[in-house]
Amino acid sequence: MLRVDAMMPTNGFFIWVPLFFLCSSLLLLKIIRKQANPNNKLLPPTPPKLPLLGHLHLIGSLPHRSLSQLSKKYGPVMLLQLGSVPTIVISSAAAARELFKFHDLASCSRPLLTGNRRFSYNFVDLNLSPYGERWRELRKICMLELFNARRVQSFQEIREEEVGRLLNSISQSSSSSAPIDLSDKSYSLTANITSRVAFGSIFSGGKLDDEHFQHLMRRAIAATGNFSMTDFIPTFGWIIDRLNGVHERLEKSFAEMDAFLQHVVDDRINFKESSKKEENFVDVLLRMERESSESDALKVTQDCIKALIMDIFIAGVETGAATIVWAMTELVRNPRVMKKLEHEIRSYVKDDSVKEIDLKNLEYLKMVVKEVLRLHPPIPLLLPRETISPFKLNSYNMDPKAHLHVNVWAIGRDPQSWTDPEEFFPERFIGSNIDYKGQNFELIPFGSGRRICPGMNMATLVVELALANLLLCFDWKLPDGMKEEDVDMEEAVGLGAAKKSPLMLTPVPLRYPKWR
Ligand code: HEM
Repeated sequence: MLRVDAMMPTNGFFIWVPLFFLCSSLLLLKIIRKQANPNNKLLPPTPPKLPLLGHLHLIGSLPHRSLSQLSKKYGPVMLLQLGSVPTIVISSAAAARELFKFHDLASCSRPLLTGNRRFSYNFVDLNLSPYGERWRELRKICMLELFNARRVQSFQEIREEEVGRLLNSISQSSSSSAPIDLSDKSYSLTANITSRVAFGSIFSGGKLDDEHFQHLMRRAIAATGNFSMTDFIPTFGWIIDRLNGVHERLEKSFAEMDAFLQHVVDDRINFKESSKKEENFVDVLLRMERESSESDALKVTQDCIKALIMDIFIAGVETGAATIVWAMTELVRNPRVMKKLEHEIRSYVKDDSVKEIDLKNLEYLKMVVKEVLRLHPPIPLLLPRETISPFKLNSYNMDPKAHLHVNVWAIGRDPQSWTDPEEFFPERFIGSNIDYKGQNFELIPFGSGRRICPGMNMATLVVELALANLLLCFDWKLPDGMKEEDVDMEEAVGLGAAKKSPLMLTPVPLRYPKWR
């Protein structure tokens, strides 16, 4: 007969069986962890996260500011999980230096984001395309044909003429002694220069007016800057994008922009060869289209041309205008700097306007522009990168396919790199070699490495020329009753960090030259 107690486990059973399960579970956990994190990788510090959203809820409307706050707690190399996407954020000059000097190749691709796919015509452009043979070829050709020093130089007349038109229009408005919208004027200046450089005329022969064009561009920039949930929560993010209108706005804005760009390209194709003076960007691209063959590593198509024009507008118009506006904003808030800069320009330039050739002698102006780009980089997180292969940064392991942001806004205000970082003090650059050309990692508003902005020289020429002339030809006053400390410094939500409210200033004309 079986005894009941024989069916009962012994005391040893109660000890050994749970111990066995505990040990096997721990082992299993270790194996799973090891598979998810082979070699027991050391990952960067990361804040606590929510299921599904990860850290998406921590990103505010001005991501460079919320990420800067987070990096104060979690360090200069931080890992966030944005929905399903691992995202690395770099926030110090030292970490940026290590990234760009030693791991540029491993981290220089671009993520395939929904908005970017549309506006880059399925990634056939330069700005947004992933790294690879095609991007390398395109960048090489663009550097040779579009961004080289000789070609940038060849647009000098356009820049000087357009600055002249700006001065004229300010001069006309100044007769009423009412404040003018300098944000709007700056935007028109960079848009006009870019359109003349890109396709030879302002808004393609007047078929599209200034205001309409600005709206078109702003909608396109907003649509590409829009956060698409499809990219971060692929399972159902696309439903959210359809419900909240992101998808519809993107498609509508793309359709408008595509129609405009097609018109620009057709216009140039039909243009009489004999009436062309200097080749513009579109002419160069059309020539490249004619010369490239199916077997080339890079086949230039009309989509590619439209994508590149789009790049130049998205990358070049708002950024330059934002820099001019922030510079004038900081100058009116800092009368000491304004006076010193006026003195430099007015005592050097005896002519009725500043020409590009004068710029090399205006040293304080260059310091002011550096200081503006330090405090107000127009693309505060650079353009998003994607890692290609594994590497170690600050001894942390970086995985492929992670998104990567370099917070140049935070780096420009980091007390480890700058004394009194919040102060607008251009003299900090006296006797310093620090420049924004991608080798001094405390100041990288144009990025660094393989993806560094190819329009840097063009952009700084426009900004310096505009500022020098604005200060040579006018005194600038705040609207009646406004004090320096009342000037609004809020940033707009969007792709860049432009000034949110328009800069309203009263110009007092000093010279009445014969601007063209
Ligand atoms: C103040 C003005 C400007 C600023 C601050 C600026 C800044 C930048 C930044 C931060 C990037 C991304 C770099 C990276 O990913 O590491 C970039 C890329 C780019 N910029 Fe600019 N930019 C300016 C003006 C211009 C202008 C005027 C043009 C063209 C005429 C231009 C054309 C481009 C292009 C084509 C790229 C993409 C490069 C690539 O991915 O290979 N930019 N720019």
